[in-house]
Amino acid sequence: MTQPGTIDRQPGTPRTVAAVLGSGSWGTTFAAVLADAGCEVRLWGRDPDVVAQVNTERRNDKRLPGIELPHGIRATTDARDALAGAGIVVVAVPSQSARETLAALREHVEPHAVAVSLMKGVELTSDERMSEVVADALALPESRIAVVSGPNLAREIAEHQPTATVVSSTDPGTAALVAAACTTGYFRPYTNADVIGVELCGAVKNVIALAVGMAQGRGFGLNTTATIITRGLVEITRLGLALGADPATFPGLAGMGDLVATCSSPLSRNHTLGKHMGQGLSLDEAIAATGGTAEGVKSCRSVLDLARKAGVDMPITAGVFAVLHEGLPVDDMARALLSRPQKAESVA
Ligand SMILES: NC(=O)C1=CN([C@@H]2O[C@H](COP(=O)(O)OP(=O)(O)OC[C@H]3O[C@@H](n4cnc5c(N)ncnc54)[C@H](O)[C@@H]3O)[C@@H](O)[C@H]2O)C=CC1
Ligand SMILES: O=C(CO)COP(=O)(O)O
Repeated sequence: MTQPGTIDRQPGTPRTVAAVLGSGSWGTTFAAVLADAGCEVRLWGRDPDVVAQVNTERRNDKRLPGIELPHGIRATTDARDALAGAGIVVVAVPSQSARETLAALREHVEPHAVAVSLMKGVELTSDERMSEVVADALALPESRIAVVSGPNLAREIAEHQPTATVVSSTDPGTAALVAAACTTGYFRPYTNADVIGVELCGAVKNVIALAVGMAQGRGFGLNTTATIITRGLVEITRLGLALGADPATFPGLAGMGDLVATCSSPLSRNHTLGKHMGQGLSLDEAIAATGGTAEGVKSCRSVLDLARKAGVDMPITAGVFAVLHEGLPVDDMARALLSRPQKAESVA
């Protein structure tokens, strides 16, 4: 009998073999989605205790306490073992460690494989989006790379709460293949071809969620939250359009959708970390109190770099950077944002 949320396969249909690199909260959850969608899944992680628990108890209590994982996931610390025969290679490590991680695994990736980035960041050393880093590190053409991004808080998906996402690739065949591999009764991927827009939305919404968290931690209410979300979307759109994104992406799942989820949820690490800062913790204290990967802490610097190079104004992102890395008090950030010269409300 099929478990709730899983997809029935036709008898005799060969299973897609997928390797997921990174056994954190999203890597483990996406491995579960792929398994529920009928794939044979290998989950590669660095932590032998996590790997052992996935294999013996079908749980990852470190990142997803209380969640029972489906059958069909085999975890391993051996990258060669994880990647052998895998037609889909999913990358779910922190953005700033992706290049180094992939360089070490590259020789084991099958020549026909498609790579999928789940990461929402921009590399500090190069200002590259993660699909660009994956393409460089694995020496793959962009036609064999997809990204998955949307309002996708891992724990809610691990609980099979109904969720949609975007699978984006410049190659429609690659997007369709990845979407088919991760379609379940609770997870619905849409496809698009705007990799630039989808990735920028995913990276910058983390910075905006930090700003919302700071405001809420300081005690400001929903007017402030809605103001930051709305003007945050303007910043994301401005940067995206300057870098060649499709305007249709920003009001979609990867844009507005993810912004709303991340800025609203206590499950978001970026939102939570921002809240700790707003309550007066230092950056180091806030990182320790949050746990997990809050990509916006580092990516705000590379996003600002991209904006400067493109001649785009991103005042909220600049404020978040100043609070996190230059010691600006949250009240001073609010004052600086509100005292900017008056202007018409538009994206320009
Ligand atoms: N958790 C979520 O709800 C979502 C996360 N994402 C993105 O997915 C990516 C991964 O995030 P999570 O799984 O949530 O992070 P996490 O913090 O739960 O786990 C990160 C994983 O990467 C491993 N790792 C850490 N440093 C490493 C290194 N130097 N080399 C190799 N592996 C390393 C850790 O051992 C851990 O298994 C991030 O870019 C995040 O923005 C995207 C959508 C949802
Ligand atoms: O990207 C996410 C939801 O779509 C998860 O956000 P955090 O990385 O802030 O937890």
